[in-house]
This record gives sequence, C-alpha cells and structure tokens, in this order.
Amino acid sequence: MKVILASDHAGLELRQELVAALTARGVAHEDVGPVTRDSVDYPDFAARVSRAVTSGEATLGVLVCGTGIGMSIVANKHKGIRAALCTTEFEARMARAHNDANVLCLGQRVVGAGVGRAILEAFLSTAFEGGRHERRVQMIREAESQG
Ligand SMILES: O=C(CO)[C@H](O)[C@H](O)[C@H](O)COP(=O)(O)O
Repeated sequence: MKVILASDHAGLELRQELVAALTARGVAHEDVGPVTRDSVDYPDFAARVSRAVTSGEATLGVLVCGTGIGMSIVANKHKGIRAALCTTEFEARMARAHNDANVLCLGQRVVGAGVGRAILEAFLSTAFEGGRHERRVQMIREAESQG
C-alpha cells in the first residue's frame, strides 16, 4: 500500500501530523506538499492526488484543507475517485467498508490532530466489505460513465 498526501495552506499542519503518523507506522507514503503556509489553491493539490490514485501510482489518497469540503468536491470530479470527507472514525470506517473510498478528506479547521490521526488510522485499517456494497460501487462507476 502507498498513500499520497497533499493539502492547501489551511491544512498544512494537520497534513504534517498525518505524514509523521504514517512514518511512525511504517506505511509507504508520498507527501506532495505544499511546504509553506503561503496561500495556494486546493484544486491543484486535489488533482495531483486524484491522478496519482486513478493511475495506480498510489493506493489511497489523503487531502487536507480548511474544511475538507473543497478538496472533496474537486477529488470527486475525477473519474474513479471516491473521496470521503470524514469528521469521525466511524465515517472513515464506513467510507472504506461500504463505499470503497479511495481518498480521505479532512478539515484542519474542523478536527484536531488527535482526531485526524485516529480517522486516518481507521481509514487505512478498514477493508472494503464487497457483497451488496460492490453492486452499489459498480452503480457509482456506471453513473460516472453516463456523465
Ligand atoms: O475549500 C475550502 C472550503 O470549502 C477549504 O477549506 C480552503 O482551505 C479554504 O477555503 C481556504 O480559505 P483561506 O481563507 O484562503 O485560507
């Protein structure tokens, strides 16, 4: 498994916390920035992570902005991306187990570092359940193809 992470300026510190957590846990990851708190535009970073996931360069993506909303809107415009904006561990588990979400979005202005780390842990440690959920995820793919 390889995780790719990005943020905008409003998510930089939480992203750095998550990178440190992945390093401590020994999870392969790539941090694609930004490196300073200078104001940047979240669509650029959401696109970078989304393309890495859809191309197979990374298994899962993590995007952090102020609320996580902008990142999730952009990521979900990318075909093959199922981005989940999560504020609780439960949502993160369900996003993986039921929706096979492949991008986790977090808001640094919404959740603290401890909760953010716990959400990431839940997201990474939960497998897609398949079964009835596979049929529904397939319906999402079909909806994407229909435009
Ligand atoms: O897209 C967002 C809100 O839906 C993100 O939270 C951004 O990080 C936020 O809009 C950035 O705001 P700023 O005033 O430019 O710091």
